[in-house]
Amino acid sequence: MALRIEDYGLIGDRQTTALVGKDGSIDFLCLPRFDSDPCFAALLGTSDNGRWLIAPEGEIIKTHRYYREDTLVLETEMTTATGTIRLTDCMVPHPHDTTRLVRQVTGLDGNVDMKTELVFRFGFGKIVPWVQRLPDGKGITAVAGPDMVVIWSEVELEGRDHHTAGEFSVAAGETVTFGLEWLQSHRRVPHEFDVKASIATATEKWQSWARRVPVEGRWVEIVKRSLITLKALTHWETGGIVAAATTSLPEELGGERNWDYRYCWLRDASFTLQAFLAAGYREEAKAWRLWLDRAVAGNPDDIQIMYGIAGERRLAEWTVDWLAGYENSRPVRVGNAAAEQRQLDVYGELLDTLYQGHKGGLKHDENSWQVRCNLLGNLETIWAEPDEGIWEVRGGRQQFVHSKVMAWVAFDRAIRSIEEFGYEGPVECWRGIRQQIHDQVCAHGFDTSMNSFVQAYGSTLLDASLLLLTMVGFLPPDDPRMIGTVAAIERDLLQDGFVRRYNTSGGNDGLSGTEGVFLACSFWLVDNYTLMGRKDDAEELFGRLIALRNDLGLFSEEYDTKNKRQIGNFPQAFTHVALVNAALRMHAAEHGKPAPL
Ligand SMILES: OC[C@H]1O[C@H](O[C@H]2O[C@H](CO)[C@@H](O)[C@H](O)[C@H]2O)[C@H](O)[C@@H](O)[C@@H]1O
Repeated sequence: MALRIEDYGLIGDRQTTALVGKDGSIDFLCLPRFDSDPCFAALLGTSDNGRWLIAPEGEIIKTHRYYREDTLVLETEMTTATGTIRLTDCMVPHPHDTTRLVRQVTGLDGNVDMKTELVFRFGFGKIVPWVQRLPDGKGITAVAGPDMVVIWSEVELEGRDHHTAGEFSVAAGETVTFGLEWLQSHRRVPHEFDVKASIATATEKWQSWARRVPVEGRWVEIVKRSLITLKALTHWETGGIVAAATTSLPEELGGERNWDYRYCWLRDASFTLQAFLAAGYREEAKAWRLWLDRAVAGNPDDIQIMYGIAGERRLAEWTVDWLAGYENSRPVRVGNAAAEQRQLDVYGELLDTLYQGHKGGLKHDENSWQVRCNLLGNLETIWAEPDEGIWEVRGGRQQFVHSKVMAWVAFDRAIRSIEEFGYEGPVECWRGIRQQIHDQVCAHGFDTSMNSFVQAYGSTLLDASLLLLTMVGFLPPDDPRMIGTVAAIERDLLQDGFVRRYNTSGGNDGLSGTEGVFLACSFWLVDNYTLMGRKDDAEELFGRLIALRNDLGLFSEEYDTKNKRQIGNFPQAFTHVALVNAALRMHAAEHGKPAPL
């Protein structure tokens, strides 16, 4: 059985990622890209669906893990009755057309008997590959269909009943290394690469990026870890940003709310960019702007809310029926039907991010402005229609308040771009629409008896996305309607002190079961407290939230307050973005500086 979600650590090369368990098992690894089929899928089934274990033979009495400072190089120290070893895991950024993962065992104390077990199952835990020993006996190749994985091992490996295993022992001061390389199966088996040099390269590359972080303040280490995690989810070659490293980690243990997040949502990517910009990083924004121009090219009516990593449009959803699912949470989904949805908010998130990018120093780009004008031309014709909204409900379209507000944001940022940066466009027309949307939302999206904005026009349900209204400047934080909305959310959407997205028992999301508290929304409440001058409340909630991170500083999407564990895809960009923004906003408020962005 897979471990608790928080017991995994992330490694990656910015083409793909792997999840390494506290027990030394890599239980999820997609090759060669974030959204490829995994060759290790034990996370979503059993160890027979593929994994790579390196662990002591005897009982582990203590485990301590950490990232090498300012890197994504994971160190796991395991102590047994006979000694302590350190397992170093990382992936090596940027070798062309290949993916490399390295594992090194170092003896720290005593002498520890160790074992390794490799179970390759390509095609999402199903296909048993053809495994052969390398001619020099120093490793193996595993081949199935288009994929080849080569393992170089200082330990002798042998085939045993559809898996590969080896035993060894490590004394203090000794090291034993393993290297994995993926390549296309028609290619020649490559030469062995240097594992130790690879670890040094990965360390150096991550440090040189992370040490440029210009952020400061009390939460700098926490913010840095989140930024490194976001960077790991950013594809180095295309600039695309995936929402999370996994598919189908459940929003309810044993439930059906399991989705594939290994794609680029315009919303999530925009939020991620805002965090990078707020923290002072610009090159990611530049790369993503180019990604966006390519992805949305064509008829503006055909814009999708999400794309594949390189801008692919077809993300058809299917279920992997041979996988049992994480703790029996079925189905395991690949692809995402949300790609077909209408979500009006993405126009606002895009226009806002590009406006903030310009303010933050990104140079004028005529093509990018033309793309924005085309998108607004489309939004003019559809903003008044219902949509599936930020939460991608599957129970039918509604007149969501948040969606309308974000349509307002789209026109507002375009108008400001003309006013502040000298772009050209139909500004009078856009001013008229901006006012029309504002009036409509205030008239139909606010319930006077509840003294609160509501989820959708005419509804009496609440929604945590309403917390974004002040953050995007729709109304000031001291507006009585916003104070009333925050009070209503505190009253109705708090569960054990954290924020739920909406009330799932309202039954209009088209799904059965329920879900955990939504971590990003909880950080948005911190933001609202900060904006409203409720400094103590902000710090108190922020403190409780960061206590939910795992020992490596990683967050999934949601938290199950009853079982006290992380749930949902992991690690998730949305949550880490919200953490970064909340910390930077609190820091700015504390020092009397304007809020970042
Ligand atoms: O809740 C139902 C929907 O859940 C997923 O969407 C959520 O994740 C997205 C990626 O982080 C985020 O952009 C969205 O706001 C969230 O609601 C899932 O991807 C959808 O298919 C599903 O309908």
